[in-house]
Amino acid sequence: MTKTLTIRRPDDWHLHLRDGDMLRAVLPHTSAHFARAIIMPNLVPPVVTMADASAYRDRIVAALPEGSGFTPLMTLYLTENTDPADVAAAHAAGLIHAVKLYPAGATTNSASGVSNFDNVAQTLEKMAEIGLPLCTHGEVTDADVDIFDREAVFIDRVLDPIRRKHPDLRVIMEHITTADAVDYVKSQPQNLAATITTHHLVINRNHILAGGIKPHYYCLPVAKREAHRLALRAAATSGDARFFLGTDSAPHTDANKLLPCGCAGCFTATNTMSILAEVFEQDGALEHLEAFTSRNGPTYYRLPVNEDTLTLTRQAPDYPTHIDTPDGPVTVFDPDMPLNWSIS
Ligand SMILES: NC(=O)N[C@@H](CC(=O)O)C(=O)O
Ligand SMILES: [Zn+2]
Ligand SMILES: [Zn+2]
Repeated sequence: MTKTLTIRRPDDWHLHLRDGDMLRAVLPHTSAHFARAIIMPNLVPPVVTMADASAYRDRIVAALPEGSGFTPLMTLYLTENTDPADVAAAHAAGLIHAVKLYPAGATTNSASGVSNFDNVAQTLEKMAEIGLPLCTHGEVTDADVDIFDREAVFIDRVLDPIRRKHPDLRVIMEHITTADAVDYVKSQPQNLAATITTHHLVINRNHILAGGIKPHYYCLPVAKREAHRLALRAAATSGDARFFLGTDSAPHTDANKLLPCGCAGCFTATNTMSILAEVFEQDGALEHLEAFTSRNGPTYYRLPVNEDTLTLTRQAPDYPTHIDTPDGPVTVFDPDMPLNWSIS
């Protein structure tokens, strides 16, 4: 008999859906497997106000496949002009579930992000008061800091000072890539959690740079050396409630990836659950897959877990190498290993 695994339906706590044609092309890949997702606000222009988030949510819902029960969980993009009262109103209305901090210039569409962290102190104070989480893209942007060190330096220079200034602020370090981040999360007894992507559990920096440059493995924060990947794997597969899935599935067309200055981001929405089952099985931790994908996230976000389930079957999955969009093909993340779990 074919082996199966049934878990509570997963959620994705960090997802890029973009807008327009791209939104319509990628959304069904997430809504097929996931009940909810935290929707990243880095559109052009970004989602900065309650009105922006409400309009974006309506566009996402309108793009859902017929009969889908998927719920987008909206976020606001923090700028130095963010109005704390608007954030509080969007939270009170049940519209937003987090605010996203992008250091200006750190990643895709982060130009409107924060340069002077003192200028967002009032918003952070309000968020601490109302219990609204802050999601961080945790990298400094200083030209003199090596790109492989930018996450660790962010913890020391930016994140830890913010958390000392606002001890009640609930923070989620997004898409962590280092043992330093794992250790920092573990060292903090409260108000701190982290998301881990599918791809950072699978690739290290050799995948990007050894044997020819592979733009489809380039994302931010950039994958680090093997010891860091192993630390992420240990954290994700441990069942520790402070670590949960945020795929950071970030579609860019091949034309925009395969350039002299190509975009950062891996598109993993299509095969994430198959890859994660493989990873957890390899590490002898299939019993913790549900915690990582379906329980730890809602617990930290103070939302109910999904009652619905997802069943995985132990047989090789069939997934496309790329998806077609009106803007051009988007390559699906290649885990560079055979996969043995498909979604029933
Ligand atoms: N992760 C990425 O490499 N890219 C993301 C932005 C982000 O999450 O930093 C994107 O929007 O394309
Ligand atoms: Zn990011
Ligand atoms: Zn992202």
